[in-house]
Amino acid sequence: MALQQQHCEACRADAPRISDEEAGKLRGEIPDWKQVEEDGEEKLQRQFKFKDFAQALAFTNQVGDLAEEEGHHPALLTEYGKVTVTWWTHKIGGLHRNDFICAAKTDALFDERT
Ligand SMILES: C[C@H](O)[C@H](O)[C@H]1CNC2=NC(N)=NC(=O)C2=N1
Repeated sequence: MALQQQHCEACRADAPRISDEEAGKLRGEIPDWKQVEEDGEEKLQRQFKFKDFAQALAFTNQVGDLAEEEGHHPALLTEYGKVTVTWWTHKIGGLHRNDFICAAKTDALFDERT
């Protein structure tokens, strides 16, 4: 089943970080995202472009709603015409399958806009 249709699982502190092999496979489904390391933690990051701040803020709130639904939350940087979304799993200090699911769902929100 495509990542976009999947849902986040409750993530436990002892959950394993995703393997490099699995991450490599899943990154193929979210080609617009880059994997970055910040404070020693692997994260997924993408910048979305908009025509103005109001559109950027509306998308920010949609991603916020997604996060609340999934119980999994990103870092969101909202600027004029841009939103930078960063997903990682705080509990395990790195990437979990949940982060790839949420990145794919974030793409779906962006693609669904009129
Ligand atoms: C209690 C609550 O469910 C947990 O703190 C959740 C909330 N959202 C979360 N979001 C992310 N990205 N990582 C977490 O470890 C996390 N934990």
